[in-house]
Amino acid sequence: MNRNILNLYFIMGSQNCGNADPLHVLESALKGGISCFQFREKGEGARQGEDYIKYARSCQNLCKKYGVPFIVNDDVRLAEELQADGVHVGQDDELAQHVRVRMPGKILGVSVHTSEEVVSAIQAGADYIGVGPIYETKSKADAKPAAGLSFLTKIVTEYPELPIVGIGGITIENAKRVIEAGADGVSIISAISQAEDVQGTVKQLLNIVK
Ligand SMILES: Nc1nc(C(F)(F)F)ncc1COP(=O)(O)OP(=O)(O)O
Ligand SMILES: [Mg+2]
Repeated sequence: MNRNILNLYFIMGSQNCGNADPLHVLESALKGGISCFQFREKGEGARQGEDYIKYARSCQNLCKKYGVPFIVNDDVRLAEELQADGVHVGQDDELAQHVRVRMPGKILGVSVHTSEEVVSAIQAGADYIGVGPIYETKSKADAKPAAGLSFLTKIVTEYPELPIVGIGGITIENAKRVIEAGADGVSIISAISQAEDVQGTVKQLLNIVK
């Protein structure tokens, strides 16, 4: 996997967009130059059933239009059905080694919080790992406490070849520190999806992370 796709990894669900049209938010972020998109439609207000699948396809079509990888969060069946570019699973989702078998040749991301989970993710064949929450996050109700940059720095040092993206409360103000700690990129939800000027915010973030 090309590590650069992690540079500015936008994660969004319709539940993150307030009253804005989520497809308009996504297209603005794509125009701004995000390097990867994760479809994370979950929690209160998330779409269901046919509407969920239709919305996922619309997001995927937009990503195709801009040549940006379309990654599905949690829902491996949807990822298979859409032939997504990849899938992201955490410790409470389907086992990474099973997902690896179900989606050969696709991008597999795994969330990790401990060194043991990093080793398991590598053994499962993960293409990248998500480390966080770095800072306090408002986007994940069941998030673990903010871990800061120490664990990220430790993993970057121990596994320099492993693509790593930081996640959790990352904004224009603190993104640089995450890159300086050695991450290949930053994953962002609210700082982009709730920005006044989505495209402009993405461009500002790109100047910071690249
Ligand atoms: N969705 C994520 N994406 C990343 C990425 F690496 F892509 F930045 N890292 C971490 C998570 C969190 O994944 P998980 O712990 O399963 O919680 P949820 O399914 O609620 O997001
Ligand atoms: Mg998950």
